[in-house]
Amino acid sequence: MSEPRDTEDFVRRLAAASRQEQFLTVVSREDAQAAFRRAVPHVALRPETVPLAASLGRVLAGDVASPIDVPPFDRALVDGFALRAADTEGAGPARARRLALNREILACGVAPALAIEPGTATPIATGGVIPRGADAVVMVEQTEFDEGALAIDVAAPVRPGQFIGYAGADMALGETVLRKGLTITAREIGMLAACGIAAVPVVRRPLVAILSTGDELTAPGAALAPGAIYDSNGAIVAASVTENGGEPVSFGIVRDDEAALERALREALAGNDLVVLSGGTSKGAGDVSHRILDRLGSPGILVHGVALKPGKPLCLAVADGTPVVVLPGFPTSAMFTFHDFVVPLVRALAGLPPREEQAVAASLPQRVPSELGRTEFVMASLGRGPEGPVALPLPKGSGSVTAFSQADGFFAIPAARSGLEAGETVSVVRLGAGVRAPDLTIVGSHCVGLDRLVGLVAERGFTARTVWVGSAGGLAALRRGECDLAAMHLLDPETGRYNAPLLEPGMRLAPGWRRLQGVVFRPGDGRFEGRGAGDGVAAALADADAVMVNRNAGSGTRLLVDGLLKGARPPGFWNQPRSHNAVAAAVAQGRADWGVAIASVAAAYGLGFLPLTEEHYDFAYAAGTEERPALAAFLALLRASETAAALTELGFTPAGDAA
Ligand SMILES: Nc1nc2c(c(=O)[nH]1)N[C@H]1C(S)=C(S)[C@@H](COP(=O)(O)OP(=O)(O)OC[C@H]3O[C@@H](n4cnc5c(N)ncnc54)[C@H](O)[C@@H]3O)O[C@H]1N2
Ligand code: MOO
Repeated sequence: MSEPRDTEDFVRRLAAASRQEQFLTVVSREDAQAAFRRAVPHVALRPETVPLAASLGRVLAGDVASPIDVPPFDRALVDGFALRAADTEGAGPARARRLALNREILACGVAPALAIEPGTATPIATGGVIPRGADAVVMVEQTEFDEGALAIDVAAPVRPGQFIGYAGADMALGETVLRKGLTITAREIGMLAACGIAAVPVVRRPLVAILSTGDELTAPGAALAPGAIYDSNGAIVAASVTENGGEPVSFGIVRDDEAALERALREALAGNDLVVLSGGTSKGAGDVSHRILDRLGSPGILVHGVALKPGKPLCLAVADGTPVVVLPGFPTSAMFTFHDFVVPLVRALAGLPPREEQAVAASLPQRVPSELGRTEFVMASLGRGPEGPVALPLPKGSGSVTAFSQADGFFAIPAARSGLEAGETVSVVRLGAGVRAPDLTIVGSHCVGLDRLVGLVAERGFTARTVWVGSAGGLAALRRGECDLAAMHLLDPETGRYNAPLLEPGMRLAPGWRRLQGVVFRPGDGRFEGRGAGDGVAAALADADAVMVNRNAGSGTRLLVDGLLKGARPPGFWNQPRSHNAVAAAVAQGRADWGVAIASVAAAYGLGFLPLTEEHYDFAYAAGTEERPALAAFLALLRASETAAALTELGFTPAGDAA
């Protein structure tokens, strides 16, 4: 922001700009953040006092000074005798000094009545109060007790101050021992208890009302109706609120109904410090949330539309002092904007310092295109390249839940650029503190058999990262040195053999397993039931009502489909999803009548299956890397009988078995 402006005026102008068009008007991310910060004070809420036992995890609202000395008095650090060090001067094995014992025992908690006069000592326990006159303690095992004389002999000189813990040595009266803003852990609770503090001033936790909007949403735990999806935003937003010092107040799922949503919003506004809802903020007919916001209180909508990707439809509003944030419905967009706009506010209200951002410089293995005019944030996983870390952009979009959850971090592409070039260095901001580079990175084609194998590798103590970009993508990543293993099933059209002929110099192949590919159909479909794959497809091609589901060009499965179609383009040909599961789902849901997928997926969806061919799913790696511990463990497991049994159970044929 260039010049200081009147807050209200600024906010009004932005709001007016946002409303200028029929739909959202986009402002820059920086302007949106500035507007939000001006309209909503980012300061800690009022303190409240909680009992010590309830203070765990809370943020201290003020400095704490010790109200007492800890320890509160000079005390003995050993079991022995309190004495005057001067009385032992010159003592030695041949010249023990005799000290008469006072008729008092200074057990813990006993206030001394007798002073130590020269030539005397008093028995004292560890933790006992040092009596007047004493300036040292000698350990019992370094003395000889003369019972008859009620005296001890000390055969070595005692240093003044020896074995005395002085009052206030741990915490002095008035000393600031804990500072404002600190999050109270078990250790701080110990210190507070030692000072005698039973009630602690902490920042009140911001109450964050959370609503998910959408007719398609279903709470986890309930059955999914056709077209419905589970509400993941509600859960992840609530957990993130807790992670950042707030207290989530869940309002659950609200239908796309203006009156119902307005009612829920008014209720949410009533008792909470902040309201976060997700969904219904873009241009759809059911997208009603932003329309209600101007009615709820002043000044209403501040920003609707930010030049940000993901997160363009973000809507920021204030209703009579309470901020309302509408996150885009897409899970990655929702989490990204939540971290960018809401987390700073929740932390500030909770009295927490801004999140510490850890960035890692990494190079880009490939060009990453971007839309000019929007700051684009790309979720990435970090890999090990030949010259240091590489940032692998995750191939999933805003609609994916896993893109945000599995990313190690994200990097930005400035609004003024239409992309970043391969080889450029980006700064990857890490998400989550515990992220570290995995021991093993596997890139390529997905298989549930590999999921099982990775589980076995993890049991051996190695962490693995998997990135599904398809067989050819895996091979390219291996060529660039970005992964340890490329998971692949590529048929070489020239030789008719899988994988091996496609390796490049310096690559080795570890045989994996074979997967049965076949035509999938709904059980009972007379066009397929009881026939061979070729005959079934011929019957389908002869039926103008039969709809197929294809696969993406470049996939191994697509080659099989092409072989079956022999140039035909039946209905459904242009539906070209990228996975076996998508093919099976289309057939199971009746959106298509047939497609090609692997047997294990067909079985999972309860589909009929006409076998076509067995494809080889293998692993390529760079020659010379097989001794790396994680890779060695993987390769050994690949040959283990335990793995073979697990693969067989899943419906695969381990490479060692005869075809
Ligand atoms: N014509 C246009 N369409 C869209 C635009 C646009 O500019 N013009 N923007 C796109 C962008 S960018 C995003 S991001 C999304 C966000 O839209 P909404 O905020 O209105 O979200 P919905 O339409 O309600 O849902 C989008 C998507 O996310 C799923 N969803 C919603 N809530 C949840 C939840 N709580 N948990 C899990 N998933 C959720 C929902 O089912 C949809 O699939 O709009 C684009 N469209
Ligand atoms: O902003 Mo949307 O979040 O680009 O996907």
